[in-house]
Amino acid sequence: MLVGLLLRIGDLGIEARDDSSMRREEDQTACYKTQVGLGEIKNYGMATTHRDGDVLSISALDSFHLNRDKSDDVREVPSSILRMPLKPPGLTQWTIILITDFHFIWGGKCVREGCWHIVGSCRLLPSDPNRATHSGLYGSISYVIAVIKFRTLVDEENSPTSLDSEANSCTSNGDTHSHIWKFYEENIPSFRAKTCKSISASVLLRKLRWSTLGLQFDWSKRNYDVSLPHNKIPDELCQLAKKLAAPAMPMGEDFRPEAAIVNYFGLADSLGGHLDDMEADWSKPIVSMSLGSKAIFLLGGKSRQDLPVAMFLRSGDAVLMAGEARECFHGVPRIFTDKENAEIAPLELQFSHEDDHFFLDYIRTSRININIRQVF
Ligand SMILES: O=C(O)CCC(=O)C(=O)O
Ligand SMILES: [Fe+2]
Repeated sequence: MLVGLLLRIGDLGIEARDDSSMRREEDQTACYKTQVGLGEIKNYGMATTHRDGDVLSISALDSFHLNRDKSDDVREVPSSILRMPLKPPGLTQWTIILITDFHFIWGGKCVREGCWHIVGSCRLLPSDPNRATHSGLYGSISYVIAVIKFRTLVDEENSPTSLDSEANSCTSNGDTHSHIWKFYEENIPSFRAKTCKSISASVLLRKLRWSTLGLQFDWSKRNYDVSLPHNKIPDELCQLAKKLAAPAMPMGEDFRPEAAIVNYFGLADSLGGHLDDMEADWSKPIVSMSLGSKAIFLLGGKSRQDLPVAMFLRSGDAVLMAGEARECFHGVPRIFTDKENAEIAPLELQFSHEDDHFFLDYIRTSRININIRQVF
């Protein structure tokens, strides 16, 4: 279910409480803690319960992932998981693990590409005509990032003083707002600081919660509105999505990336269990890519009562929900934004250039998910 997706992020409390297996697992994984010791990750606390049968419970998360790149070692992997060293065409370093029609694609070695997509997700993807959280209020985020050296954004409309030439202006015409925002160096003249509403670029970026690419999704009507102005999804993203989707395409035809939603998760954000049911053709997979901080992903069944499977998603990992899995509830109850567990060290090495520090600071406590869909 697409509608309310963003409300669900960081705002699970607004949903009516239910007692389904999905909800119980969400509550458990939200409390999941890890402890590093003896070269191994152990879990403890509320989420250590083993379950009957071969459902991968939260307690199996670590062993599943510790062994995931040794394709011959299946000792600790529950039998519901079929480990396959399968490589999508053109992607030499990726391993796929299948749970029926659910593909887990390990992206551990794709650090450079990951950084590239993080920068794009912050700078390019939320820009006009793509709709994003910011569109109505502040205008295109690309402007914010482009002038990042001017650290503070000031709402000139509310300022009694006239515009001055030192600042860069940014006009935004949303449906209900018309603002002129201007960027200033860190030290705004004190007379202005008292009278203007101001916001720093990093705070502004933190307010970015979603953006939509390609065909634009109308949250109020719960459908894709083909009449809204839109660009094609950027080519690099399209090509990657096609490669990732290839193993799940019925009859080997091409996946057509027509729409995508980018979700930006900050501290304590989560995404409640849901179905993505707004696309006309469910026979096509959803390609979902994780960037930044580690998260727990829950894959449930076709009913909320089915026990979900839990797994970690780290930066660069992707999942493919195809066939039966396309109809399964799923969610992200937990992201890890603390230094020990976010597991973004490879990104830190890659983001070493001074110009990258802004993005590094952001991604240290954030996760970005890009999910790409064929709508028709
Ligand atoms: O963040 C994720 O990994 C999943 C996102 C998702 O399921 C969605 O946006 O529909
Ligand atoms: Fe989803």
